[in-house]
Amino acid sequence: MIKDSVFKSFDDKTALETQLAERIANQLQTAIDARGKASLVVSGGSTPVALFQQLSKKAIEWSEVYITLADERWVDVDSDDSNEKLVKAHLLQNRAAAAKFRGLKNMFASAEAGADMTIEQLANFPKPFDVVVLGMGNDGHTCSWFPCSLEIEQALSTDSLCLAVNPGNAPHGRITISKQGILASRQIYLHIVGEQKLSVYRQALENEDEKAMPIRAVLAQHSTPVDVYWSA
Ligand SMILES: O=C1O[C@H](COP(=O)(O)O)[C@@H](O)[C@H](O)[C@H]1O
Repeated sequence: MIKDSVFKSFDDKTALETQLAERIANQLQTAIDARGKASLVVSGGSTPVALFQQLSKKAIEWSEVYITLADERWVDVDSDDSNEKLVKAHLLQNRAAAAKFRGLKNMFASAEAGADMTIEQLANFPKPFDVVVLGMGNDGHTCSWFPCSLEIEQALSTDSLCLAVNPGNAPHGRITISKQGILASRQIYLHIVGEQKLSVYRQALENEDEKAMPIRAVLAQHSTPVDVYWSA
């Protein structure tokens, strides 16, 4: 049984987003006050859009915040499937437009070819990451740790910060931060919405096979605090 993560439940998603945006902003500013800069790792997908919009308006020293992605599809950064495009449209706006953003996609033709450069491009990020916001798919993946991919074991065991992943049942090659990279953080949030994701989350608590339910790699560890924010 997993007992360490905190589970916060909200009746509506706007209330969740308001509270989570406030907490993230406070943690980023606290990191800046303590160390002069802060780092934020965010996920793509549909769930975090309104959270990004709220966060972008917070009055913190955004020019000292380094932002990157937990994972990315290896598509052009102006593609509608690009997580970078999503972050630029919804987070790097308002006050947060002053943040230092570095995406995971680069000019190489594939994630396999570009992974080393992505790792180099993140070398100057403040680490441990101050705040990581994860999403979760209905198959139990987080980041791009897809249970259906040949690389799932590597994603959960490599010492490298990033690796290429090819999901069998989702479009596009991906690049993702590894389990070790994500756990090297001061605070992780899992942001999930809806009954189906609640059910997947509960399955992950019960299913001890991390490769079958990769979000468990985050939930069943004791080194990094994880707060789960769920709303109906
Ligand atoms: O493919 C992805 O999916 C997950 C979950 O997305 P959502 O649309 O269900 O919120 C996301 O966390 C991940 O970053 C993204 O690449």
